Amino acid sequence: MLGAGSWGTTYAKVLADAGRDVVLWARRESVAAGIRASRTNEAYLRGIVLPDNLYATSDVDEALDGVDAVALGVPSQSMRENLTVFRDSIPVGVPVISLAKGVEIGTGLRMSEVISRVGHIEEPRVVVLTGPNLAVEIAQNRPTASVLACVDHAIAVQVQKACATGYFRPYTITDVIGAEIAGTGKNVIALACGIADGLQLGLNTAASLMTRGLNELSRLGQALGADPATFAGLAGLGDLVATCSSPLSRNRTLGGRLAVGMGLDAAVAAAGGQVAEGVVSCRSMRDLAHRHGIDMPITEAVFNVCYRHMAPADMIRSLMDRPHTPE
Ligand SMILES: NC(=O)c1ccc[n+]([C@@H]2O[C@H](COP(=O)([O-])OP(=O)(O)OC[C@H]3O[C@@H](n4cnc5c(N)ncnc54)[C@H](O)[C@@H]3O)[C@@H](O)[C@H]2O)c1
Ligand SMILES: O=P(O)(O)OC[C@H](O)CO
Repeated sequence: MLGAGSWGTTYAKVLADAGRDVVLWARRESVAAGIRASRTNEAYLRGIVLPDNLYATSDVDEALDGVDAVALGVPSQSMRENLTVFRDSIPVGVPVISLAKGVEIGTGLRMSEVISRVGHIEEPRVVVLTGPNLAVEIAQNRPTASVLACVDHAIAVQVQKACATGYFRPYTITDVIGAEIAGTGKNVIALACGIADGLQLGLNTAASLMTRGLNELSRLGQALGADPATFAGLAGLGDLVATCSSPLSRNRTLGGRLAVGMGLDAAVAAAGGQVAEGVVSCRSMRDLAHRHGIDMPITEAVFNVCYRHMAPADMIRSLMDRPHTPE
């Protein structure tokens, strides 16, 4: 498991609880040493005791030596630079599981595309892990379902068998495009829901943003070749509901901070070094939508709040004032 943030550490624990011997790579030796010494990752997952069959290191070569599978749990915009370091040590032929939810700024590439191109990993080996997976709840062994998306169904099933536990139930799909567009876009919608919550607008507003948000993500996904059914499943609706509703979501929390007048830089800093991907994804998803001629009003509005100084209340008003259309 490459990346010892909150999700990387949690998924490493899932794999270890499923009976795998796991090596967790941390960028900082202090994090790896802390895990070895205390069996906890105090920087990212305070108080969660990690299993004995999970070993932590900051040495990439040691982490990747002889492994049967690799998982990548670094933020989306750092995936490219990290892969240039990782790629020579990733064993040939093993599945590579992407935990990151994002689309690369500038190139518009989804994470599986970055992994294939920069990591020199054949597409059928790349598996996307997504779904309603708030790390802290899973680390506390609270039950969740999840999704493993891979164009090669047999590889997804291998990974499914390797990581299923009593509290972690992964399903397989072959729609990688839908899984990644849904997983990236829901963080933007969660920012919008956080803004609405910060403005104390209530559940009708939240439900409206979630439903119309899912609609615009699905439109973009279908333009890129995704299966619309993916957006009605765990990777779409499931992840959207969890992230947009939970106070544990970093994206929703950040939206709430914007709503009460905090600037973007201060709100990002208040996340304490943990990534809220929606801040970048509102830009990269908007770019992708423009490139494909898809109207994504909520994504556009969140972008305007983050980068065009639009006031949060004006953001909601701009969505309500749009021309009336059939649903
Ligand atoms: N936390 C969750 O609940 C959750 C659940 C599902 C998916 N995800 C996704 O997983 C990915 C990782 O999320 P996370 O919650 O583990 O993030 P995090 O901020 O908690 O941790 C990120 C990890 O990546 C490492 N890293 C390596 N290179 C980096 C760089 N250049 N810049 C910053 N960090 C770098 C950090 O040291 C850290 O260990 C994100 O794309 C996120 O959207 C998170
Ligand atoms: O804490 P967030 O907002 O990054 O969301 C976490 C996960 O993506 C939920 O599935």
